[in-house]
Amino acid sequence: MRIAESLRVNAVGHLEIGEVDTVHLAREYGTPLYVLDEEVFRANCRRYLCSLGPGNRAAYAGKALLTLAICRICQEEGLYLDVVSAGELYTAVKAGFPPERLYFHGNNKSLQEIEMGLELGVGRFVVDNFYELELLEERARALGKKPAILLRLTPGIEAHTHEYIRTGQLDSKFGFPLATGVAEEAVRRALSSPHLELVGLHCHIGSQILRLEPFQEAARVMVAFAASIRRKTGWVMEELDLGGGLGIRYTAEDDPPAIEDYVQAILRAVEEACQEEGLPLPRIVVEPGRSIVGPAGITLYTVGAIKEIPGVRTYVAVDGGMADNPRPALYQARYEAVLANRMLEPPAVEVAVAGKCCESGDILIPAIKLPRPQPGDILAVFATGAYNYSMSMNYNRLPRPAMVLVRGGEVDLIVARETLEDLISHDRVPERLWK
Ligand SMILES: Cc1ncc(COP(=O)(O)O)c(C=O)c1O
Ligand SMILES: N[C@@H](CCCC[NH3+])C(=O)O
Repeated sequence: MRIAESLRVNAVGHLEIGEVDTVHLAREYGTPLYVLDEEVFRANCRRYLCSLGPGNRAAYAGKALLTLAICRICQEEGLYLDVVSAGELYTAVKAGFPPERLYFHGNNKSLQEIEMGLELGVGRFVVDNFYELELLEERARALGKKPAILLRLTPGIEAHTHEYIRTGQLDSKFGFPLATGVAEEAVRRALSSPHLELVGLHCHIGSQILRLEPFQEAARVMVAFAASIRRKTGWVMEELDLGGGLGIRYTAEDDPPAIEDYVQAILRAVEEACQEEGLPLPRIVVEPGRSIVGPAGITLYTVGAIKEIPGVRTYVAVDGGMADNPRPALYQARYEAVLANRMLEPPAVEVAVAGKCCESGDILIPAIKLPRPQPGDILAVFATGAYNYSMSMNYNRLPRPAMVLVRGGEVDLIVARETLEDLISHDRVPERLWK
């Protein structure tokens, strides 16, 4: 039985991903365990590249999930990479990712990060504010470099998504606002610098967006702005980076546009707007994170304590929770799950899946129908590839889970499970406290 792109149920009623039995994975690698389907990840990269066509670019947004192995796959697939910190930059470079294919983001890059980017020769600095513009210009001058930059603008688009992951509206910590004339001032400042090369403009309106209109609207607003700048200064936008944000299906109710439809929609919107404005067509860049890696991942947990409160609710606790997936606690994000070892049994009870952190809000799934869970069952939560491992934490001193990559029946460990020793490895005890 096939239940999704890469998920199947095998003859013994176990969930398989990438032709690997998840119950065997749980036994061999322990739980919680992040499992990533390499074929799904690669297929999504290719869908972007094929629909964008030659000349345009897809820069995978590393904040969704970045490890050395992920960088290697992105490079093999011909993607660019969007990084937002020294840590992500370091990961990419350590994986051998070509620095000239990096887009360096961040709304408060430190001096050290700016120097690191300049010294490594990142392909693009995506400059977020005047403070950064000045810092970058000064360091570029001092180091004798002339970095290529994009300016991140906030186009004033209200995307229909959770307010914590909305970024395109005027009231945002990111970018130069278009509405107030600040964006034009930023362009003028960048153009007047002999140490910076202004290549283009960037915007990112938010994440987990399930409709095409906000993206098309953003494209139109950006092109109109570029056209007005051209009329005033003669500068021609060579590159237009429209960020990421395409949503994915977390539950049966989500109905995201296909990658191909999303790309076509923005290409067409840019083309039409450029034609109207008499502007040459820029190179288009997109920065998808979630829509590449989200659907490729699942998380396996082991069921432990079960608490039935008659007439109220049954809590089924698993051996992970908000420490490995903070999204439900942060954004009321919803997920679907199955008992991976009992796939042939029909749902029998409605339960709440609770995590093991000392927080009442540590509920992974508030209500889900499952076969009556037993301690030792393996719970598989779907669509956890994006913003799970990358946002995981050590609250309650829980070690971060391991991650495996599966493909055609093969399994590779790509992130080792943290150990208890890892947890104390950065602690230091002043001599006097041992006495
Ligand atoms: C600048 C920028 N680019 C790309 C992304 C990736 O977004 P998503 O994972 O929704 O595609 C983000 C995160 O929302 C972002 O802030
Ligand atoms: N972390 C968010 C997405 C934010 C993207 C960063 N701009 C999420 O899990 O949905």
